[in-house]
Amino acid sequence: MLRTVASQTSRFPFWRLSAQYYSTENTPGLAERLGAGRGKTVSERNDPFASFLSKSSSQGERKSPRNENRNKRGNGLMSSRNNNNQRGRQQQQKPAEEGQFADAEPTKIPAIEKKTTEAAKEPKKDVRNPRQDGNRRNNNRKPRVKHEAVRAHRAVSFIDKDIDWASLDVMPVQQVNTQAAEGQQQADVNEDDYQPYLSAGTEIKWSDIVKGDVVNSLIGTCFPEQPSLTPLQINAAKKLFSKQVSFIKSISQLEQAPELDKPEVAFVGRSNVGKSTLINTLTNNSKLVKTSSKPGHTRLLNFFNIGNELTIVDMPGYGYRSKAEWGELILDYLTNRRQLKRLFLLVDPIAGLKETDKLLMNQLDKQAVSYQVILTKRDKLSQQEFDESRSSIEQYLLKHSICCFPQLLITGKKRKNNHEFIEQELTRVKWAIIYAANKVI
Ligand SMILES: Nc1nc2c(ncn2[C@@H]2O[C@H](COP(=O)(O)OP(=O)(O)OP(=O)(O)O)[C@@H](O)[C@H]2O)c(=O)[nH]1
Ligand SMILES: [Mg+2]
Repeated sequence: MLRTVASQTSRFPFWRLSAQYYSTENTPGLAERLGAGRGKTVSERNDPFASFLSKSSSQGERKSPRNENRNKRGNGLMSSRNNNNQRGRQQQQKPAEEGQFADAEPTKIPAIEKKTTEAAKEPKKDVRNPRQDGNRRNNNRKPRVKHEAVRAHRAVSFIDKDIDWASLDVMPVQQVNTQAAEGQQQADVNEDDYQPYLSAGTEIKWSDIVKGDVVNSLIGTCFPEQPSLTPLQINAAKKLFSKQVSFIKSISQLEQAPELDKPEVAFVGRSNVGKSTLINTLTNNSKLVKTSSKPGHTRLLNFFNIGNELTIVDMPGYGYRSKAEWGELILDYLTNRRQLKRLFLLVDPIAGLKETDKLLMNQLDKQAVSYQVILTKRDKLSQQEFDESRSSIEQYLLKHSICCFPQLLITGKKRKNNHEFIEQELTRVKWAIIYAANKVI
């Protein structure tokens, strides 16, 4: 994801694509944006999360990067989500439904968590009347400073971990511009084309060593050949995931999230993509999380303790049969959860990247959330179908994503003909989780 521009310039004209990345022209229709996969058309009410994301994203994009309001708003997500009216409306959504906590094994819910579930069922106060309880100010609105702190923290840890510093051949941005112009004989490259791209880099707080123009020359994505895992890495992956796994807690609001000191990774993606199944497969426990062929099954954030060393979080899916409050919860978590080390974004290669995935990626880039794409359901596609889908997803990520980790991972159900391959890919996923959690041996 972050690498030298020297080798990028010959491969990808990213200086032009960056402008496209921020372009709001040719916005696809809502049905296309919410697309529920093969041939289905979904109305807006079926995917409130998509429209929520879409709104926050387009608010962030519509303004010129040079607009002087830019600094005030920080990014689209924060400005829209800090809007008191909107937040008020969101918070008046129904309280957690009965049975929502059945996502994970009910017997494993510790007594202390039940209190929280009771609390979640309590009717919410009317946020339109902030003075209702003893004239106390309404403190539903999150302080903005918290967002900034988490974002800075992420940016720094992202830089520290994901760049192979030894391979960098840093080039000042002026030189990049010259090379770009030389590479484009028709040179319709102008200064403005760079601006959004550069802003994406400077909007977040980079560590001192990569400040200034340097950072602009570093951003890019690539998908190098996957190196084989070493025996040591394979061992570490297997060892950690054979340790005891336990359910910690389910939450419907971020305020209920457990205060843990372990590194955390989370699984996000469209409904039915296979998030919960992957957690069961990794932990070799088919009963840990309930799964279903019906989309929209997981309705809460579920936290799991892996060997007392890291936390894995299963999320509700977005897209078909999702609910607005799930979108709120997911974005709240992604924005504010300090423990989050990497997000794993699951994509079904049969459906490919949907507009909601793209909108989410856009937000992740803005929030400096390091994420890695996992292609699921490999067993359902032939080699050719899979290669085609993978290639188009890679092309999109190369052009558009900043915080995407430069290796795609693969999962699928084990069949007779793919047993060894899937086993190997699952070990890669395990290793990626360990690496992301900084449990490098
Ligand atoms: N063939 C195949 N089916 C899979 C795979 N992963 C998941 N599934 C199936 O896809 C369906 C959905 O899986 P879930 O794990 O519940 O999906 P999810 O992303 O958690 O869905 P929500 O909780 O609704 O957001 C289930 O019927 C799974 O058996 C896979 O790799 N291959
Ligand atoms: Mg699920």
